[in-house]
Amino acid sequence: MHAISTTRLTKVYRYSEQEPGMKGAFKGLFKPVRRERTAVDALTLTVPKGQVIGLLGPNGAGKTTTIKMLCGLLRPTGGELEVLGHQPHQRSFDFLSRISVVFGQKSMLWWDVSTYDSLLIHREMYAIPKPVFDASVAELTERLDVAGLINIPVRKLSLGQRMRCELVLALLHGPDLLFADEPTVGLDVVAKLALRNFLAELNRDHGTTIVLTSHDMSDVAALCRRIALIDHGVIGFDGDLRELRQRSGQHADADLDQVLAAMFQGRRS
Ligand SMILES: Nc1ncnc2c1ncn2[C@@H]1O[C@H](COP(=O)(O)OP(=O)(O)OP(=O)(O)O)[C@@H](O)[C@H]1O
Repeated sequence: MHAISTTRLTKVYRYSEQEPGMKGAFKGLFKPVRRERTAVDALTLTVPKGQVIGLLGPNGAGKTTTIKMLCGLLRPTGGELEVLGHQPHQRSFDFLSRISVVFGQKSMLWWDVSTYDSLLIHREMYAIPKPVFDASVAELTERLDVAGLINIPVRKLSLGQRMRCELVLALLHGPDLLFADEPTVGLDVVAKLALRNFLAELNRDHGTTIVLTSHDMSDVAALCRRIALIDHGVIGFDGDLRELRQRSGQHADADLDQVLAAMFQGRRS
């Protein structure tokens, strides 16, 4: 059974551009210049349940747009899409209670209150029974080593502490599928390793399917047996790290960043 299945999934953003300055802003009100950008271009991908897949690509490649469509935050412009048997953009309760998303660059926690307060709101949103909630909080805070942090206002936490709290929130309702969009961005080596180990354990112990995007090749190498390279909204490679090295033409012990750079240079030339 597939966790994710897409056929020719496409997203075209439509937006208006305006000239600089007050004159441009005024003109833009009456005569907006319409533009289109194809962020995801006929992307076909299947991900079996329980797999950890890494989506890699340069800035602007279409990774976040893909993830936003897969989790129902954006409606596709074209193509077919099924995630855990659902159409994500319908955002049914069953679908939302089986997925979760963590963004390294955005916080899902309420800034001025403690993590625990955000967890209580989540408990209501997902209708989690009190004993299940208590057990989940106990397990996740222990595994992520944040038991001493969840009663502190989120704005007072360091980035690494906050990311671990973000994961407690994201996993509170026991999702089958986790989208992690650059979860280690800005973290130091120790925090990065702890987060990576946690995600590996989550997949091993709970069979959680994980879709990871990262610019950090060491994250991807440590966690993902399968790597899909996206550029200009198109998958240019889908395979494992060994195949990726071979395809890049780099020698077997080449630095992972060199491997990736070689792949993208090849696509752009
Ligand atoms: N709301 C939007 N309106 C118009 N264009 C957009 C919008 N969001 C993204 N884009 C464009 O779509 C393309 C893909 O963006 P996306 O954020 O999916 O890339 P990404 O691979 O996640 O990049 P990064 O690694 O820099 O986060 C880019 O060219 C971007 O400028």
